[in-house]
Amino acid sequence: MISIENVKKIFSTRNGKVTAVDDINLAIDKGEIFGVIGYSGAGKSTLIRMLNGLETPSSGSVVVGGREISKIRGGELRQARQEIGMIFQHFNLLWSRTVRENIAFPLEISGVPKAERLKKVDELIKLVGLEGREDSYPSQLSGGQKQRVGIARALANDPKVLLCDEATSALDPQTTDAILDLLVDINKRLGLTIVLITHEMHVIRKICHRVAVMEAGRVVEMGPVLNVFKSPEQPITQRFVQQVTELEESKETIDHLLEQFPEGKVVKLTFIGESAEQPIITNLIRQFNIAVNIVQGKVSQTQNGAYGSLFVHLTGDQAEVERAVAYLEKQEVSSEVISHA
Ligand SMILES: Nc1ncnc2c1ncn2[C@@H]1O[C@H](COP(=O)(O)OP(=O)(O)OP(=O)(O)O)[C@@H](O)[C@H]1O
Repeated sequence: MISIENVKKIFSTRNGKVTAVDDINLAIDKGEIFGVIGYSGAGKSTLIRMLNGLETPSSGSVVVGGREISKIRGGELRQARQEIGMIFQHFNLLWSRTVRENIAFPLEISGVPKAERLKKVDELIKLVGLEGREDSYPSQLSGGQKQRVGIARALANDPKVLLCDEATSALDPQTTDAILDLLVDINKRLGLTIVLITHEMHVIRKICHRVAVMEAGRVVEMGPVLNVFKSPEQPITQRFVQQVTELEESKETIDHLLEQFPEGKVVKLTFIGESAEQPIITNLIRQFNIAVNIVQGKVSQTQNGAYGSLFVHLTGDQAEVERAVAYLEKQEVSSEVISHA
């Protein structure tokens, strides 16, 4: 659906040249939710803006839905843009227009007759869950509702691709989750390809199928989200992954666990993908004459499966505990005894 080949973007500024995007190659499939993560200044906005022709690459090519966006201009570009919707961090709504009028705006621009426009707007209002707020003005809406208007407006011309520029960065965590659920729903229902940029790994974890990590204009790591969580290679990726996996695993916490549970063994189990669905704890309790106590843990879902870790405390006859540990080591989870040799 999207192909980015050898793309560079160099800005000339008063202080010299700035390479915002530095030789990027990406292929994004139809129906995929593709995330680009990076810190401020990494080049994410410049990259996403090249996908709908808001910026032109200094070199390389950008093809979306068979059209070379980087080469077309004027009417052809306007037509191509109808197939590429975009939502923004600060919503970019028209403040003097109601919800209904905001959503109708792109339809007016593309000359859709009034009756058809009204019908389409009603469908979109239902799709994004804004029934009852049709006649409100943006200033009367919560942040989440404003973004729902942004999404409905972006979908008005039935685009094939939706670009999301930090679309949840201005929202609280709960509203963020609701908007992300809406994006997944739209992706599934309409088969829409979604490209999003963010600096929050939580967003990537929750909805993306694949992720590219950007640093200084380059993609330094890329892959299915679960694989990147499982084995982040670059230091920057490891930092992003820690944003969401960090289970108070500092030395102090582990020392505290050891102090708290001087008997038996504390084992850390790491679950990735299908292993997270195995009934390991049940088997442990059924097969061994030991007590199993879950001390702490966190298992999260991604679009490609679950991952997470669990600390369990095993007590009982020493030989039986040893047998249970040996059993755990044979399972498809990684297990690590963290206490009492
Ligand atoms: N129009 C412009 N003129 C000059 N330099 C620019 C322009 N747009 C972006 N840059 C520079 O390009 C680099 C990448 O910026 P970009 O906005 O793409 O990064 P980003 O990862 O999206 O960060 P942020 O989240 O802060 O927007 C930065 O050094 C920025 O200053």
